[in-house]
Amino acid sequence: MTILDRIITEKRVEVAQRRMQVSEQALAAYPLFNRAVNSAIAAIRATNSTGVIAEFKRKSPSKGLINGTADVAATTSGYVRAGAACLSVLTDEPFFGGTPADLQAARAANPLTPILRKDFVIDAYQLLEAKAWGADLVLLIAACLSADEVKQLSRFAHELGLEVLLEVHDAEELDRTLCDTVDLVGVNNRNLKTFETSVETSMELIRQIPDSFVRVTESGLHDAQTMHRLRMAGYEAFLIGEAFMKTTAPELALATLVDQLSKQNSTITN
Ligand SMILES: O=P(O)(O)OC[C@@H](O)[C@@H](O)c1c[nH]c2ccccc12
Repeated sequence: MTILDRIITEKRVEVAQRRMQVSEQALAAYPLFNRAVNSAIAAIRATNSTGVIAEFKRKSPSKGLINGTADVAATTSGYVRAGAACLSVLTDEPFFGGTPADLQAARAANPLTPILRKDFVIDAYQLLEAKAWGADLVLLIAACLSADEVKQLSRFAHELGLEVLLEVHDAEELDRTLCDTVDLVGVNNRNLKTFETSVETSMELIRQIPDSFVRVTESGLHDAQTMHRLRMAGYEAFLIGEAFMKTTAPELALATLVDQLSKQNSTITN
């Protein structure tokens, strides 16, 4: 059984339990449920956007504990000050140490920034939760969904006004699941079976993703030179967690990277 299989098996139990505790009607009555969402597409494509989607992640199955002390409101608002175009907040507790309260705190601290609910979405109920807790954008992972599920979940997300990031790791997943009801396509550089990351995964897949989608490169990113190379290849956004979270001042790590990125850009164009 792969780690992804284990996560999904537990997730089904978790979602069933939560559905019994909080009805769909109750979620729809949350104060944030009817708000206007912040568009991640618009934020990423804005002039002067860094394209960085900065992630709040305490731990992961591949790295174990990354940061056990960071405060979610302080860290995410620091990310925004340092130039993050969007935020990503893990809400999976057993494997990533995230909570719904993390997402809600990030929302309250950053009213104008698009926020991704980072979790393993397998059920429409989780999209209602995402909206109620304050997310603007949801992740659908091709490796754990059928083409039909991607279509149905992304349609429902759109009905709720949420944008959709479809995550793929190889050409098979891309061919099988890409549809016009997703907005962003993320290539995960991390192989979820071996946990190894290679940016060549992103370099290889870019040609097969139409540029009508916002193309995102995910995981294992930490240096401006590599990011510049990925940007030149067509990536508009970079999903980065560990490189920031493993430091004592995640927002400073992002500010430094943004500074190096701007130097990369000017070195090449001059
Ligand atoms: O911490 P990293 O290597 O910068 O990676 C961030 C993000 O891409 C990673 O957390 C991630 C990508 N896809 C996921 C799916 C579920 C949980 C986590 C992830």
